[in-house]
Amino acid sequence: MCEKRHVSSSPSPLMLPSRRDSLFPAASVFCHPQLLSFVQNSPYRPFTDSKTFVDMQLTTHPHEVLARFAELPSQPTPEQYDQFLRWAFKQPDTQLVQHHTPLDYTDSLPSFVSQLQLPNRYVLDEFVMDIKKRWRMLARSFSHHNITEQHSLTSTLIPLPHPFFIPGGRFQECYYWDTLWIAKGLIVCDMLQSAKDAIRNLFHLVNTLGFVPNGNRVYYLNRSQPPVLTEAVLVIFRALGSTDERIEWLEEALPVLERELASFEAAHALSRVHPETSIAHQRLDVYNVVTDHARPESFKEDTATVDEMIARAPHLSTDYHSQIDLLRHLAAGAESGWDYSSRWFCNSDECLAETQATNVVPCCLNSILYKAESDMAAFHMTLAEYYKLSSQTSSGHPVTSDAIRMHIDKSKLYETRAAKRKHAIISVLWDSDQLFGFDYDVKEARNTGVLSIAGIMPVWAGCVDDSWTVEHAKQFVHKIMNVSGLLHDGGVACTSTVSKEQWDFPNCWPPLVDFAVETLRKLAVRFPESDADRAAEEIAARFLRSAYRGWQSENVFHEKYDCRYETGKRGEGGEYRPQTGFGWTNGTIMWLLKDYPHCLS
Ligand SMILES: OC[C@H]1O[C@H](O[C@H]2O[C@H](CO)[C@@H](O)[C@H](O)[C@H]2O)[C@H](O)[C@@H](O)[C@@H]1O
Repeated sequence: MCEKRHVSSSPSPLMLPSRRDSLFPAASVFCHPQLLSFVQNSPYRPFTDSKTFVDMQLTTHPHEVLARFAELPSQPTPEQYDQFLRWAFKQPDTQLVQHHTPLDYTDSLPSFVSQLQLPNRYVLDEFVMDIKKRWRMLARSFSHHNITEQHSLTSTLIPLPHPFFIPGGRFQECYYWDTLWIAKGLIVCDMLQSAKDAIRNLFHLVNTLGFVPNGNRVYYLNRSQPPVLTEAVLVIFRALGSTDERIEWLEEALPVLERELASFEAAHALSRVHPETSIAHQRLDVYNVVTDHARPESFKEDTATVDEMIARAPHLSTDYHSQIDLLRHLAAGAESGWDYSSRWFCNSDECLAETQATNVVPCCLNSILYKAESDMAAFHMTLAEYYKLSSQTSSGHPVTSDAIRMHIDKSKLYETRAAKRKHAIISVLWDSDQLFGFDYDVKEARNTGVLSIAGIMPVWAGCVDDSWTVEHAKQFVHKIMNVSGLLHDGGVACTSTVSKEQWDFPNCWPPLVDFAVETLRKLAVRFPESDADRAAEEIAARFLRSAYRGWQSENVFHEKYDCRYETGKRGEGGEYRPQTGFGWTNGTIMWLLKDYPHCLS
């Protein structure tokens, strides 16, 4: 399957394999397609989960491992296979990344709870305290005196300068978009310093690599994840107490955000990825990964998906172009964070082998980017206004009038970019009759028709509702609550499509619950008579009660839930076993409880 053959590349990969391997030499083994195929597609199948292998460590220099691998027969005996694995690989070194107790962690109740007057408050106290304690289980730090050259030669982990939080379960590294909800939860637990540091790790990745990878593993270096760094900066900005602290934060963050948005755009702009499409002139982005290989952490799974494509269409068995195309779409689906979903299947069968993620213009991605561009315009203007008044930076350095002008110009530039994207979202992704957003299939030149909670995100971003009246707002609320089929006893489903994938019905994902609640809360501020406030509370309450009951009965938090039950039943589906922990679940629960504490009393 997938013999190497030249396939023309899409523009600007986030990182070329050659650069990856020179920065992190262990990648030359753990991302080596033939070696991965040898290990993962072997009849001896030692790893139930493909990710287990790529999270191991080398026992010796990558060159030696590759040299020994080159000497092995392609059909080794079980002994040869076993010997090679034992000689070259070992369990990850526990000295490199250690459990960590965050310095701002205390055993006291978060302040928002201690101020509450509620009947049965002990219920809330116990729940909240248990979640807060779990940050200690999810916090990790690199032991810096152990980060030697040896580690980049043997481990797939990318070192981070600050303590970080893992999602949990099989996810023992930091993830890009998970970090937003983890930071929100930390803020509510009065752990703002930890939240800032978690986000500073993402800054570090931008400063050293040029972008935020999917996670801090070398095998994630060819892709990013939903670009929520600007949103994360905004969340911290709002949590900071004084103007000076806020300005200092923006001064630190803005150059990083500029760089991240520019590199994201270079690799994902529709005009570059699909210059031939009739909507290429629109300011829109797609998830896009330049790769010729299966994902190392899901090698077996991607290989099986290509085999399934061939089984369904045997003439593709020698069509390496189509095989590589599918691998790229699968990687792009992983980049979307919605790995996987009928959103990426376009109108074909509900089957992973039909994934066309890069051919779909996502409603959520473009809403996130619109909001990032608008927030960047506001951030630059905030700095310009501050400098006009104070004539100095937060640390007392004089600011010239040229510097102030530069911030005003940048603010205008981002405003213009946001306005163009807004126009594109309204014309391509927004259905004004249905008052709902849809993804767009560039090949079929029409919307995909897949109804998902991502369809509300243009309203979350504030780019389609300028001219709304209260009637529009009411209709939108009615659509979500009564018509979409997305709201169930345990919260909102990600899509209304039933498939074998985890980002489909009936799964309810914590970050999407937060997006839904925040969208409705924003609408309620503009249209208090629209019932949006009550709807936001209803969605939050259903999710919170379900997660609470799940915790009561199993003492765990799941990565995702089954929206059909109010009992905290875990969600299923997808390519790995359901996981517990779980960073963004804990973060979302805390964030929502701050506004809806009475839901559990
Ligand atoms: O190993 C398979 C995939 O696992 C990750 O995706 C899922 O977990 C992430 C961490 O919680 C989450 O950010 C993502 O939305 C989930 O679908 C990983 O991000 C994928 O890239 C990876 O292929």
